[in-house]
Amino acid sequence: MVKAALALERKVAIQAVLQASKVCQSVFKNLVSGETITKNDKSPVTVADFSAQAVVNTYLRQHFPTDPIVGEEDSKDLRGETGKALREKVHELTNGVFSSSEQLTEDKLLEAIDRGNYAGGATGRHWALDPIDGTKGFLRGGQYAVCLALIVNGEVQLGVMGCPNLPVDAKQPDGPRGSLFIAVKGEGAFQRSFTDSNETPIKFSDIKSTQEATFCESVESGHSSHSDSAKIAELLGITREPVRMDSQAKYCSISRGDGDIYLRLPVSETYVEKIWDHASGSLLVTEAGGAVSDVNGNKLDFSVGRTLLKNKGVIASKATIHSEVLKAVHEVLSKK
Ligand SMILES: Nc1ncnc2c1ncn2[C@@H]1O[C@H](COP(=O)(O)O)[C@@H](OP(=O)(O)O)[C@H]1O
Ligand SMILES: [Mg+2]
Ligand SMILES: [Mg+2]
Ligand SMILES: [Mg+2]
Repeated sequence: MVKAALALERKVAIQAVLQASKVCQSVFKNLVSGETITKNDKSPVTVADFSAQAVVNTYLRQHFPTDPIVGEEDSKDLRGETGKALREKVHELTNGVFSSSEQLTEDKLLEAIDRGNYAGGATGRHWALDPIDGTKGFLRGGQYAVCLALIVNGEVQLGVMGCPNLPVDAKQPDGPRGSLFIAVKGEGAFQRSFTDSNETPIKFSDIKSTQEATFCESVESGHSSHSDSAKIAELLGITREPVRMDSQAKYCSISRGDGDIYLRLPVSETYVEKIWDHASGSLLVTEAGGAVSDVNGNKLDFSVGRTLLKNKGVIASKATIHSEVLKAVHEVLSKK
């Protein structure tokens, strides 16, 4: 039998994402004011973002001590007197996950979070971590995802995403929640629930034309233009209402056939997408029979650092309709 690629990495990533997801779930139940702060770019960050990053980074260090990590958060706001209250809360939450022999001191906690400070790049391997993607979704009780990817020589090789609020079966929206998605390059895309380790292969829906398609897009119109997507829908003959949700749960949804097309249409000239917002999701899509590019049809380039500096926006869809979707995107965006 051929040995599965990255078997240990896959196992550790699943364990890390599941534990971090559980921290997020317990924080949500008990979230009180003062546990959310606003970053310089006005985006929110909560005690759960910091704890989830500390948990994942600690698991990664235990198993792959020399692997660098590109993580969204850093410990700046947890340091000193001003960070004391937040730091103590994050410390308590993080240690709640670990056994008595694994307990972190406050210094080790800050160090664990800051292991996410790697600059990224084109050579060797590194992890990309978004401890909570869709922090706004998390705060509003909507969709969010713990997203972890392994990038080797600039190519995403493994992606694991935990979506605590995503129904295990989209046809039963009130049924059990907590869906975990896993993709290894060349080995397909899989889903399992948080509680049962059996994995089911997933793939895009079998729509034959764009008219049958459903869009999946950000809730935040400041992250992706809703008005441009409506024009693109019209060109493609799409009549179904777009499904809006926060986070990379969008990549997960289309990969299992709940929707068909994820558009991220730039709103600002200056915003540059971050690798942790797309690494795991884009691999899941390609492994499930989809295609991913930026709005100009270029491959997402994960080899240029912490951001997708060479790309603009994201278009993900079933592979068979991708060129048609791109054509409509081009038609709408070129008129602007
Ligand atoms: N102007 C902008 N355009 C596109 N994405 C943006 C943005 N400002 C912030 N984001 C990113 O959008 C992510 C959420 O995406 P979505 O809208 O699909 O839920 C945020 O991730 P975090 O929540 O991890 O900070 C953040 O990185
Ligand atoms: Mg953020
Ligand atoms: Mg994010
Ligand atoms: Mg985040």
